[in-house]
Amino acid sequence: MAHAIPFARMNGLGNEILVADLRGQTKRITPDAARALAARAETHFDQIMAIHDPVTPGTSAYIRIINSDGSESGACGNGMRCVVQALAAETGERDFVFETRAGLLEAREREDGMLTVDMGKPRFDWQAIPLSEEFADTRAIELQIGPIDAPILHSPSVASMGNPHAIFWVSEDVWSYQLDRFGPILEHHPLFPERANISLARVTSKASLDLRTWERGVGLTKACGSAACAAAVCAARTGRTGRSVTITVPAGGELLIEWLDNDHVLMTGPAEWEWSGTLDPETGAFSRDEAALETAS
Ligand SMILES: N[C@@H](CCC[C@H](N)C(=O)O)C(=O)O
Repeated sequence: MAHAIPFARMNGLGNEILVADLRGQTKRITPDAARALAARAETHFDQIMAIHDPVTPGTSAYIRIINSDGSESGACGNGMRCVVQALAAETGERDFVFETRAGLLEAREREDGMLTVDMGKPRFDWQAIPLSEEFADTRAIELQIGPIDAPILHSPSVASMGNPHAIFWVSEDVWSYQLDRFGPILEHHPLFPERANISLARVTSKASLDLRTWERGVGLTKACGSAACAAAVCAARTGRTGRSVTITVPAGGELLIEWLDNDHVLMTGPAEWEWSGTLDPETGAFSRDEAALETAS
């Protein structure tokens, strides 16, 4: 491969992440390369976190977030924890400030190895999400799926965590709904001009909820960090929970979400390295490091 760059295959609670290192060069991962990587079982991913040189002085890096359909997002909580773990292992540092399309965010690796990301302030105004029509109250908007007089899902809360989220509150097990069927319809609903991440949330106590997400530009995933943050703030905002919530995701793990008095949302959880290799950012051709292959065999 002529223009190979290092990358690591990682996951954040099962959310499949490729962390690609493009520091020191001007290359970008093309949408074609992203789709080619997503199409192969070995490198199938939900998001690529592309680490670029810092743009704003004082930041550690600029992170481009690329979905498996080649589109870009302003936020990815699980991917950001993977970036923190990778850079902490490389540099020995624990505290970072990153820039994404959505702005600056602080993140750190804790002494116990857990990763905390300050996901910034949620936005609830309809223009910020964005919605295509005005809603004065975004705690429950008019949107439903299923028969008009007996909807299966209805009245979601909506929020932006740097990316758009709709949270449908359900009373049954989150697995009992056909999210694979409703997810794509709702993601592309005309109410969401930039599409949306669609989640089902079941409140299990004043401090916990179960969450399942259909991700914009991806599909069903095993976890979604920004959806966990959106669900937590919407749950608190509608009086369903307090401001500190443990979220159980489909892979079975947990995220702690804390909505602080200064309006910032902290997300704490694990990340896991799987293997490393190199990839061509223009074509998506890749190879695994030999050491990783030896470990796997
Ligand atoms: N998996 C992510 C969310 C990634 C972005 C999303 N699909 C979008 O397009 O907004 C997370 O952990 O937050």
